[in-house]
Amino acid sequence: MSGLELQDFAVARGPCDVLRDISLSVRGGEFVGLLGPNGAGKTTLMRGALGLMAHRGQSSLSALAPAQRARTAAWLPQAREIAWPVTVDTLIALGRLPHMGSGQRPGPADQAAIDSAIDRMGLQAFRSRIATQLSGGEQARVLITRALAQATPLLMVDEPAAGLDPAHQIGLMETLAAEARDGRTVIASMHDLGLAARFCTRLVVLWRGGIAADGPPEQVLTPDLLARVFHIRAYYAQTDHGPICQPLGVVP
Ligand SMILES: Nc1ncnc2c1ncn2[C@@H]1O[C@H](COP(=O)(O)OP(=O)(O)OP(=O)(O)O)[C@@H](O)[C@H]1O
Repeated sequence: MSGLELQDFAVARGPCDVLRDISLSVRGGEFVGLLGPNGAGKTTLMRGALGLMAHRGQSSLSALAPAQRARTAAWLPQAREIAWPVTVDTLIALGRLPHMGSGQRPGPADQAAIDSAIDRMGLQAFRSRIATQLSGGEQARVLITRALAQATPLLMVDEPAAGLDPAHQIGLMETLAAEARDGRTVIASMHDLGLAARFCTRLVVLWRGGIAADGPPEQVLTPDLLARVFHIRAYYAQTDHGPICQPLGVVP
């Protein structure tokens, strides 16, 4: 299974449903940008779908046994927490645990996945560094690399570009887009509409507990949706560099 199927999916937080009646089908090869204002339920959708939070309705992922789920989906949480002062290499190798037997050390296939992820994220020079001594953006890149090393058919990342400098944001989006082109499913919650428009193949906008729009960027990021959901007006154009979406101002 490389995609994600949600059917009549709903999640309550406290006394209220944050999400309700969500039906969503995402296939291998898609790079989905999950958009929505603060509090729209992006994290809730991903955590619920993964089975990290109680939900109603069906999620193809949460229905899996935990060991199989860990081999199916890698997850980058919004909070970039590194608890132990281990080396970057050691931390990234933890991404291979779902593929290894108990007490087993990484084999050649695991090492190849680790090396490939480190190359793709440009972390070669950091391999021996203590992860907790890195900057916030560097730690974020290490945790993304751990998720890539997990080499799962589905990658779910919560605001992956947050805290990265412009070059690393673009590099990360190119890496995620390449993962999708290789047939994997990538779902990324995002606030940067410019990056989402340029790199995602599909945008899903959450608003008021449901899906306000779902489709290719040019069909989703309309002036009406941007004003109604995000309370902004933006410049949007198709260019030789791909679509450009630049927020310009706030509308009431
Ligand atoms: N423990 C909780 N108890 C009650 N409500 C909660 C709890 N955690 C989150 N919420 C509420 O659930 C809603 C959805 O939160 P969620 O984190 O999924 O939003 P989000 O779209 O990811 O937002 P952001 O863009 O700010 O990260 C918010 O209104 C939030 O206040």
